[in-house]
Amino acid sequence: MKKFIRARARSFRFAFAGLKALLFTEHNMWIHVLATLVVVAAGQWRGLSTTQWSFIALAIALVWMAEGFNTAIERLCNLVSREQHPIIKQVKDISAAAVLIAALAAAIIGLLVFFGS
Ligand SMILES: Nc1ncnc2c1ncn2[C@@H]1O[C@H](COP(=O)(O)OP(=O)(O)OP(=O)(O)O)[C@@H](O)[C@H]1O
Repeated sequence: MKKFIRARARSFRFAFAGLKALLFTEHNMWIHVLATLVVVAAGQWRGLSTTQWSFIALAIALVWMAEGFNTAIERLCNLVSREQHPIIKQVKDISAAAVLIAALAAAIIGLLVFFGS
């Protein structure tokens, strides 16, 4: 049991190291952090319901997750090949498209929560 808990604690440490790397080395993340702070402040000010907060939390997590996967894929691509390659271009562009889709969905959720009926 002790070994199990130590192994889980190690996994958490690695995950937090990844989060730190994402926040401190990926400039796009700073935009997401700023957007998150603005939305959370606006949500406090508007007094959102539990359901509305749940949608906002999911929207924020969706964008942060997409940016995390995108960054990981980009870095793996850079490791695989520093040369220009059409497949690397496709992989990076599709990965960036995933972030765009998440950001658009989050924007729609934000509009519905803050300006919907
Ligand atoms: N090795 C590569 N081969 C082909 N196309 C690439 C390669 N690296 C990046 N691209 C493409 O160049 C364009 C600019 O990409 P981006 O701004 O991400 O450049 P980058 O050099 O990967 O930047 P980063 O500093 O974020 O790694 C994108 O369309 C991307 O798909």
